[in-house]
Amino acid sequence: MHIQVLDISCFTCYFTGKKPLDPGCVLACDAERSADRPGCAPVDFPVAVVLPAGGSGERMGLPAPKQFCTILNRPLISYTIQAFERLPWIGTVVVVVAKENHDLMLNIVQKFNHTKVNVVHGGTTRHRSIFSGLQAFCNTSNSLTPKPKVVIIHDAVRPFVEEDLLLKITLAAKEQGASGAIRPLVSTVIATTSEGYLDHSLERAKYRASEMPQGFLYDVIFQAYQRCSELDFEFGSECLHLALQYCGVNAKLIEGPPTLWKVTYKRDLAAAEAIIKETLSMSACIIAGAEAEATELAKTLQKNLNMMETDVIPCAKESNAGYLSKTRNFIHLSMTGSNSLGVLEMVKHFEDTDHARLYPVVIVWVQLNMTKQSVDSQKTDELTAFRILASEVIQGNVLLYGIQIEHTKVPEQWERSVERLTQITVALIRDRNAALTGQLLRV
Ligand SMILES: Nc1ccn([C@@H]2O[C@H](COP(=O)(O)OP(=O)(O)OP(=O)(O)O)[C@@H](O)[C@H]2O)c(=O)n1
Ligand SMILES: O=P(O)(O)OC[C@@H](O)[C@@H](O)[C@@H](O)CO
Repeated sequence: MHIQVLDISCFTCYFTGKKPLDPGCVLACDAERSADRPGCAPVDFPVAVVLPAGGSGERMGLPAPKQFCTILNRPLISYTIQAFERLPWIGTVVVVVAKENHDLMLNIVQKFNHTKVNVVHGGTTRHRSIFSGLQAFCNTSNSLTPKPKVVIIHDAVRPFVEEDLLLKITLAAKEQGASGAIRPLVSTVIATTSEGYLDHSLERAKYRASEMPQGFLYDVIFQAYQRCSELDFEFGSECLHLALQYCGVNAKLIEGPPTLWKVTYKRDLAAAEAIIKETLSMSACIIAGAEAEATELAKTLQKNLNMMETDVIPCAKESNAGYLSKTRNFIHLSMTGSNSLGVLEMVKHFEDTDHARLYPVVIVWVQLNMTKQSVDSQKTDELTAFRILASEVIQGNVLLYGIQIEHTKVPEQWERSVERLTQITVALIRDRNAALTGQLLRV
């Protein structure tokens, strides 16, 4: 059974347990996007995106604006950009940043190979930034930002957005002129008196939280921004309202999954990191090698790793490239004292395929000690060589961990050792902590 990797943007699948149509919860092929898919016609018109990212993130309370806070060494905004860039029917992604963050944003675009991005400068409020982003499409001489039929507006700090919802929002915007994602309210909305007392409460069932993404016929939203007031620019927070107020276009509302939330406070960043790590940890590939004892250990490990979708392959040769590209967690089994050729082969494959650019790849090198010699006698130079190797591969975003396990013929003891090995392996994969790389742990 092959690995199905729930890529970081596959949170609906993650939350609903739905098997992803394809890694990253993108639809499997154009046929899936075709008219015969219920509620979905092909996207045969130009679609562009505006990601407002010009805020300062005051409520996050960190030195850097929250869109540039990193998760697994990657800025939050890069996850959001990738959620759009990976879709073939999405054209230009205009990212709107504060002037002082222009170069920082260009560095992110270059480092994470965001090929669809055009960076423009924002304004003092979110509406001003969005309008600035929309104006980028007016410069017809700039082939980078051809005017779209539909434009999706999405907060840069909402990294978890699925293709399904984007398709619905886009097609509804094309038909209705405007569309927006909504979620049920969690708390009741109340009105207060000027003295700070309760005036009245709203009937929660009649209201929804307005989320992102939102979609618009480009001409509708651009005209709305051209007509709106200074008060709108200064104090408004709802693009759907502008389309209704200034263009008479009533948005189609579409309920989205729970993953649409906006990263606003520190807790949101912690939650986002936890979800990304959990999702990256749902699969693994065990490279068993040739020795019979290692193959036996691989089978027991696979059985113990029942919370993951795993594969066992004999080696990381090019012939197994299909397996290597379907997960970012690798458990490499070998005998103590063996060389690092297997690890180096994998690392080269990841470099050649850019597999570790967006997400750190984990290699847990399990060394099976069949000798009667205690591992304490491990030669210092072997430990040093391992540490040096780990410090080299981490430059390519590969996290190399080591675990030594002593073989025993006592069944209960061996079972306990392998259970312990499983627990440590899962913890290393889940946490992806760079501080533990190059360490040779012992079971
Ligand atoms: N002048 C602004 C203000 C906000 N935004 C963007 O609009 C999105 C949603 O706004 P919000 O969550 O309020 O972000 P901040 O304004 O940065 O947060 P805070 O209110 O806590 O300062 C964010 O991606 C933010 O970067 C923007 O592009 N330009
Ligand atoms: O108000 P903030 O700037 O924190 O965030 C913007 C949100 O209001 C906005 O993203 C949605 O409510 C949809 O309009």
